[in-house]
Amino acid sequence: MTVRPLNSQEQNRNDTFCAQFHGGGRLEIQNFNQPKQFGYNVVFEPEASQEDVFDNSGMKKLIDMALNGYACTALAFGQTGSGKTHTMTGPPQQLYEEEFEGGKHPDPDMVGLMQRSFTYLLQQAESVAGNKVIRASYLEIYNEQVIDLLNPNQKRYLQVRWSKNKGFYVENLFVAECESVDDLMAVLEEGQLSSLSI
Ligand SMILES: Nc1ncnc2c1ncn2[C@@H]1O[C@H](COP(=O)(O)OP(=O)(O)OP(=O)(O)O)[C@@H](O)[C@H]1O
Repeated sequence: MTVRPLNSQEQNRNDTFCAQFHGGGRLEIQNFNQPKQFGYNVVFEPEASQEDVFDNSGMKKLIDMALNGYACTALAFGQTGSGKTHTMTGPPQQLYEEEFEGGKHPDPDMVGLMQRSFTYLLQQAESVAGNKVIRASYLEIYNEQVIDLLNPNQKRYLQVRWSKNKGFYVENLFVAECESVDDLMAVLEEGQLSSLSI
């Protein structure tokens, strides 16, 4: 669980912070003066850095497991504006290596779980014996329709199918073979640009 700081709009209308942190994954919410207690594996307080979240969210363990052959998923879930994108990729300018529109430069401290995972994955893959091939796809599911973000000109929605050998898969999904962090970053940037223009 990550709890983001109050944004400027919330500060301007004098919203008060309703969360209290009791350590050990325990969180208390004041719900109209009725305290409600919640328990999580980890709670990241508003001051937590992107590095804290990467180091303590279990992402490294997931990547280690993926390299050992397990299918792994990282999922961000929360209401609109709660910080899913911030956690996964950081603010938008973190995605582009070149100077961002408006003169902002990427801040390496602000990059999110995805970019940090790329670096960790490549480091770990090098230390694991045997040939490893990294392939990346990027799709969006919106209103139960699948869109290929690496091939957005394909006008049709893609079909989800099942086969005995592959299990569930998305038919005709573009797959990019990646050898470096830069290759993975290019996939992320390409997909993000497509999702903004859809
Ligand atoms: N931990 C954080 N620290 C500072 N700012 C944050 C944090 N989390 C989110 N924000 C800011 O809050 C705003 C909303 O966050 P974000 O866009 O990540 O939400 P979201 O859950 O992806 O929303 P949506 O579902 O609408 O796309 C952004 O301006 C983001 O930079």
